Amino acid sequence: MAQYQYDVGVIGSGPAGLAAAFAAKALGKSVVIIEQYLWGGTCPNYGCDPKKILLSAVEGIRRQSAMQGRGLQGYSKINWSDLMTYKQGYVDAVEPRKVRGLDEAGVTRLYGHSEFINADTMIITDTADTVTATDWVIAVGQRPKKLDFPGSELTQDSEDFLNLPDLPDDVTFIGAGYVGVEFATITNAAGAHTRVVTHGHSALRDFDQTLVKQWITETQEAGFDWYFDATVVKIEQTDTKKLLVSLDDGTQFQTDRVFVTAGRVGNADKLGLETAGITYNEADIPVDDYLRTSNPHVYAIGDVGGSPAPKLVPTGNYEGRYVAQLIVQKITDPIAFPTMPAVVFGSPRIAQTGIPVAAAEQLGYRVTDVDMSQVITFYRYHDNARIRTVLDQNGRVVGASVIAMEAEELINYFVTAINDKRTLADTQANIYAYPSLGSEFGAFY
Ligand SMILES: Cc1cc2nc3c(=O)[nH]c(=O)nc-3n(C[C@H](O)[C@H](O)[C@H](O)COP(=O)(O)OP(=O)(O)OC[C@H]3O[C@@H](n4cnc5c(N)ncnc54)[C@H](O)[C@@H]3O)c2cc1C
Ligand SMILES: NC(=O)c1ccc[n+]([C@@H]2O[C@H](COP(=O)([O-])OP(=O)(O)OC[C@H]3O[C@@H](n4cnc5c(N)ncnc54)[C@H](O)[C@@H]3O)[C@@H](O)[C@H]2O)c1
Repeated sequence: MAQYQYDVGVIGSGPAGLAAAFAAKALGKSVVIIEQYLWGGTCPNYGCDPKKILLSAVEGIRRQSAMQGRGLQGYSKINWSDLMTYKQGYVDAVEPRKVRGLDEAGVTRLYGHSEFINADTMIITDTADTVTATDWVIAVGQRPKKLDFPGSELTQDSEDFLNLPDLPDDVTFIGAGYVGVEFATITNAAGAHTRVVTHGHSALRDFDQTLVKQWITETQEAGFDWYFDATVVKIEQTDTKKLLVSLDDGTQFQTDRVFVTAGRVGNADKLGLETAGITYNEADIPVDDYLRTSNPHVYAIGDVGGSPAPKLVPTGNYEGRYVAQLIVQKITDPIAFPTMPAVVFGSPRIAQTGIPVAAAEQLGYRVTDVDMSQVITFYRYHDNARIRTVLDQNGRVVGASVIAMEAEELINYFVTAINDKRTLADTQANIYAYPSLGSEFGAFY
């Protein structure tokens, strides 16, 4: 039963916790970081990165099919088992790399589930070691939401999906947010019959619905089966090892696997926060403009932090660095977020940043809507790209929505334009390589 004392204690080693720990250490503090599962957290182990590897095969298939009859003949097939081995090779290297990085930086690592026993001390429940810190940074992230209905124990979650050993013939996702549509994109391209059951009559509710509509049409053409305005109310195992799924509207179908992709809940409920005088809710821990919880020496950042920023990796990185600088009093201002991009890695992708198109009219802003499909960079892959840009009264770019195969790259040009307060004409201040996404961005209006 050891007792430790540090300047800064960080709970959770995902992108947010690591950013805070490295930054606080570099700024001269003694730092301890506690992790209960995989070093590196969700993103590199069972989130963004493994998903993006699976999507690499999808990109290959997508480009091939776009070129059929346009000079390319014949299709490749995704070999699921090889793809999973490739993905696992990346994931297996994550933990040793994170551990080495922390050790080299001189950040103390402790392993195990931790909970507050008073306002400034945590206990690691497995070892009963206690850790006291002057300032605590909570970065424990979120976990997949579970649904409760008869047979819900037969469902699986996003981590199960990213470790799926074999590709089933028929797969169902409950929920059409980021996770559901990205995973459905993967199973569809890999050759599984793919179904998505979701509340509401559309998908990706926070994205530009004009582009989402175009995207849904493309997925229907690719073979997705959509069940809108619906939810699953029962799942039964059949004699043939299939799952019989019943929806609330009476529809029934048989499938091999059902994944719940219906959102995420915060890990704040397992931290003994009541003991430390910290309030929380199902999603996250409310914070003020300095990312302080209701206990001023305890900060909450990343997915479990209640700041208004989207729950994405760049947010955790940014908030982690901010909190470290605040703790050493290198900065004293409240946090201010630059414009942030959000990308759904479907096929094609949808991305957006800044003021959403839906809010433009109310604010008196102008929206340009440009079909880019005939422009060389998009035409060559038969990519039905479209860019919708929001301009303020001075003609400055304040928002953009994009659908394109490489939307995640294209949107970054808009991020820069917005942060630099540029008008569309100002975008020609830079000369980009031609032909490329950059040159199309600089010339599209
Ligand atoms: C399938 C999927 C795909 C995603 N794709 C993207 C993407 O493409 N781009 C993007 O920007 N974001 C993506 N995200 C979101 C991204 O993964 C998160 O925003 C990010 O990981 C949040 O970082 P974090 O540090 O706040 O939390 P996490 O990465 O979740 O890390 C929290 C850590 O805290 C640990 N922990 C929890 N409780 C305790 C405790 N009591 N004691 C000790 N340790 C504890 C956990 O084990 C975990 O390691 C994706 C998420 C998922 C699920
Ligand atoms: N590309 C990325 O950046 C990326 C990728 C994956 C995840 N993420 C992060 O993970 C978070 C969680 O993503 P998510 O897709 O799990 O959640 P989400 O909140 O984005 O979407 C949940 C979906 O499930 C539906 N739903 C909820 N309950 C349902 C029910 N009982 N029956 C049917 N449908 C139901 C909702 O209507 C919605 O469509 C995101 O908000 C984001 O922060 C980001």
